[in-house]
Amino acid sequence: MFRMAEYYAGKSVLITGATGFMGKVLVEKLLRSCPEVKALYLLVRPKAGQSMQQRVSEMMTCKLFDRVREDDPDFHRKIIPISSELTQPGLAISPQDGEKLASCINIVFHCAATIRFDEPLKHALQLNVIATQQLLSLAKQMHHLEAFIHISTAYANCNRKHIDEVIYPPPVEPRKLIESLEWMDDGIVRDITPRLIGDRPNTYTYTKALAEFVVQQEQDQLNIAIIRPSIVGASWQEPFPGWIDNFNGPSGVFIAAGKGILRTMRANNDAVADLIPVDVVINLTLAAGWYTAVHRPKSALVYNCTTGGINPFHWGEIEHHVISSFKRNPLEQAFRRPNANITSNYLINQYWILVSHKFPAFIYDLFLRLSGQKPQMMRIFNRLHKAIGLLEYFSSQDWEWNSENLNMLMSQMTPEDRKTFNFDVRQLNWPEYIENYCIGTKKYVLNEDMSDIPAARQHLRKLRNIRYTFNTVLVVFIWRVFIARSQMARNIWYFVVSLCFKFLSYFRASSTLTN
Ligand SMILES: CCCCC/C=C\C/C=C\CCCCCCCC(=O)SCCNC(=O)CCNC(=O)[C@H](O)C(C)(C)COP(=O)(O)OP(=O)(O)OC[C@H]1O[C@@H](n2cnc3c(N)ncnc32)[C@H](O)[C@@H]1OP(=O)(O)O
Ligand SMILES: NC(=O)C1=CN([C@@H]2O[C@H](COP(=O)(O)OP(=O)(O)OC[C@H]3O[C@@H](n4cnc5c(N)ncnc54)[C@H](OP(=O)(O)O)[C@@H]3O)[C@@H](O)[C@H]2O)C=CC1
Repeated sequence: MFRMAEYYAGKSVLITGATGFMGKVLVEKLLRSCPEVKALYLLVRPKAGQSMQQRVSEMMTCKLFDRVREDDPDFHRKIIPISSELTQPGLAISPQDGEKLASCINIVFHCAATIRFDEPLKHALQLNVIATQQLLSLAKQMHHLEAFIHISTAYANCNRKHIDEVIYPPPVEPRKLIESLEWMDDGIVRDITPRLIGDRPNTYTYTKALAEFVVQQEQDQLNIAIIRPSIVGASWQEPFPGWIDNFNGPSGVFIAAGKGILRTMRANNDAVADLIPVDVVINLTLAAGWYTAVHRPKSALVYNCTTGGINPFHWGEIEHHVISSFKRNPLEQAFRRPNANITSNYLINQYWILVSHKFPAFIYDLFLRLSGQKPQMMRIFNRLHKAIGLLEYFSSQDWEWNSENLNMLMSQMTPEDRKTFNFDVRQLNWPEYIENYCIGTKKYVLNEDMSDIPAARQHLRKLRNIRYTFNTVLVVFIWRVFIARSQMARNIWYFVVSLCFKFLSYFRASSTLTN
């Protein structure tokens, strides 16, 4: 059977979204596991005062590329940045670059997208749908194109409970929507967005569904595959466990819990947490690229890239492992000791928000004000509430994804390829993965040093002592204010104490008898 690395040898690959979370892992894996790949053309825009060249050079200095750098210190010679702003006509690619791409590209991986849940519809449509259309047009001009791989999301059809590996009819004909929105000002679009997105939770999932349809339209002219990852998390194994570089999806929630800020969130303890490690998604993506190019399926194949149906893990379990992991490996300068409760009950959640979020934030801000500093905690909590409010939809319910195409793909690979491009999540040990994920957020997102862990533990002990002191003062205060002043409260108090005493005596007596 054909080996994947051999297939990629001598190939020129075009990647969009290479500066993003998944794009970077894709670039790294291609360079490391397919060392004979000819060139990687990256569509990159200048941003935040940096030219696209500077951005790519900086990206290659990232720790993620350490293993590649070890194998081949000169690896950057294979990376060719192409200036492109995907929201512009023609993707703002110069005619010379366009010609170069048309003459040499063999495989396209389209990762770029806006993944914000609160993106205005016009912008989400521009980037996720119109840019995809434009990229497909460019792909059709490529003389040696063998495969076009589009990264979608498993939640593109989250208005369904069971999701097969098919492209469902779009909620609206994309062309009609694009034409209608063209003449509307932003205010009108904002007003009608909830009606348009209907039973989807945000513009992201809505526009990703439209993009799948747009891609499908070209299946007669191009060899296409669509990858649908669920909630992409830190790497499982490659290039090293726990690599993550952003706050998206659950990562921000984990960090907020580790810092002791997030204490409550609406989620269903028993719902499947469909997390998928980023290296698994990338291995599947590369395998799909190889299979699409070599086997040329008659129509676009969709690969649901999920864990729930294969190796399920639940939000309640995630919560337990995240909290215990952050107790073992604390984050620096935690606000409180990590301890979070997830509940599907709206009222209970509101109660805990008041008691465990707003009250401590108020006290802390008061302390800051009194010591002449700027209050900040309430602002942080307001941002956190906005973010978790947008995530709750995904953590409160279950979906079932079919993964027949994924299994078929695995069966087509050689045993060596299955090892090198591993996407078999049956082998994933969740507690170990979550531990590495939490350590990864500490090391790579927050840039904290592991050698500071003893000091961070000491800080947690200090926080625990503050809590004990606070609770003791509170009990004494309640005693003084209520119990000492009311006969009825005193009677209840004596009754409760004598009941506890009786229980204790009973247990002591029965344990003496059994001994
Ligand atoms: C211990 C208990 C654990 C229990 C676990 C229970 C539940 C798990 C929770 C979630 C799981 C559901 C995940 C669903 C994912 C669906 C899968 C997808 O298809 S994909 C893509 C996922 N997309 C996202 O995750 C994007 C979401 N983010 C946004 O839409 C926006 O960032 C925003 C949340 C609306 C915030 O927008 P705002 O303009 O206010 O801020 P910025 O984006 O500019 O960011 C400001 C600042 O905050 C950091 N940030 C971003 N997101 C988060 C977050 N979720 N939590 C904490 N902090 C976050 C961001 O990096 C910026 O930082 P800085 O200023 O330093 O750059
Ligand atoms: N992260 C997740 O949990 C999941 C992601 N996905 C899908 O995976 C893909 C990659 O996601 P992820 O890596 O997490 O996303 P990121 O937000 O990390 O990366 C997005 C990429 O798109 C690029 N991009 C955005 N706007 C433009 C533009 N106007 N012109 C040029 N490039 C642009 C960004 O470039 P720049 O650096 O210049 O901003 C960046 O490289 C997306 O298609 C997403 O829908 C699917 C399921 C889950």
